[in-house]
Parts: sequence; C-alpha cells; structure tokens
Amino acid sequence: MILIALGANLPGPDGRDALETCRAAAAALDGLLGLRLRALSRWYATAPVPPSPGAPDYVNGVARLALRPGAPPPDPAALLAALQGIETRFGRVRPYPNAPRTLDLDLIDLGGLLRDSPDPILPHPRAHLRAFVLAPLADVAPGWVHPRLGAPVAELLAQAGRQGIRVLA
Ligand SMILES: Nc1nc2c(c(=O)[nH]1)N=C(CO)CN2
Repeated sequence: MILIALGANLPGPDGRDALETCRAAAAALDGLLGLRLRALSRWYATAPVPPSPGAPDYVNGVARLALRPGAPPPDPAALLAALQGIETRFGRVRPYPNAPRTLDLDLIDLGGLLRDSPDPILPHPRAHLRAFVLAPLADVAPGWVHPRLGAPVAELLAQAGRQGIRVLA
C-alpha cells in the first residue's frame, strides 16, 4: 500500500480553488509510475500547522494507491520526483519554507519501507503527529499500522487530537 497526503491552501494559477486542485491532483496520481489509485479520503479543512495568522486554511486529504501485483515498490526518490512534477504542474512555487502553497504532495508510506536517508525519509517523519494526515489516512486505511512505531492509525489520531480539523467534502 502506498499513501500520499495532499494539501493546498492557495488557488492555483489555472483558477482552480484548493479543493479543485486537490481533486485534480488526486486524479493525476492514478497511473503514476504504474501505480493505481485505489481510494481517496474525504477532504478536510484544516488550520495551518504551525499556526500562521492570516494564512488561509488548508484542504487536506490522503490517497491510497496500489502496486501492480508482484511488482516491487517504485524507487522512493523517483516517486518523490514524480510527485514534485505534479506539484509543479499545478503551479507550485517554493518561495520559503511553509509558504502557502497551491499543492503539496507528501509521500507518507511506501509499502511499509523504512528509509532513514532524506528525500524521502519513510514513513514520513511527521505524519504521526498531524491530524490533517491521520484523519484522512484513517478514511482510506483504517487498519494501517505505522511501519516504524508499530502503532495503529486510530491510536496515533487519538494521541494527536483533532487539531480543529473538519470534514469539508
Ligand atoms: N493544516 C496544514 N498545515 C500545513 C500543511 C498542510 O498540508 N495542512 N502543510 C505544510 C507543509 O507541508 C505546513 N502546514
């Protein structure tokens, strides 16, 4: 199972709002490096983490993808590069860390792989702390267990608290 978190809090240069951008980006994940889109979470409205006064709320969700039967997981760096290609296609610019963004795609879990070297660290090193990742993740993979911590998603979400997120669509 492959889990990718989607987030956006700015309209795109194509005129799409953040929700439309997330929906279009999720569709663009299907077929990426031969992966198939299997499930899409509900979309959530979430306050920026860390708090960023005046910044718009994010739209967040999680996509679950599957490998072709018998296929090895794709190379993590190649998958990250492919995700960055989709971000760029939807108009992302990177002026400074945590800047508002038209689209952010985070690789959360790649078939349970543990990877300590960056770009990407796997599983995503902050996913277990973020309700805006855990709540939609629980929608698409309620039985997911964090590959490094060994903790089920429901337990991680209970520890994180809801952090003021709400279902948008
Ligand atoms: N609520 C929320 N906050 C964030 C998000 C995000 O997707 N949702 N992404 C960030 C950069 O990865 C920084 N902060």
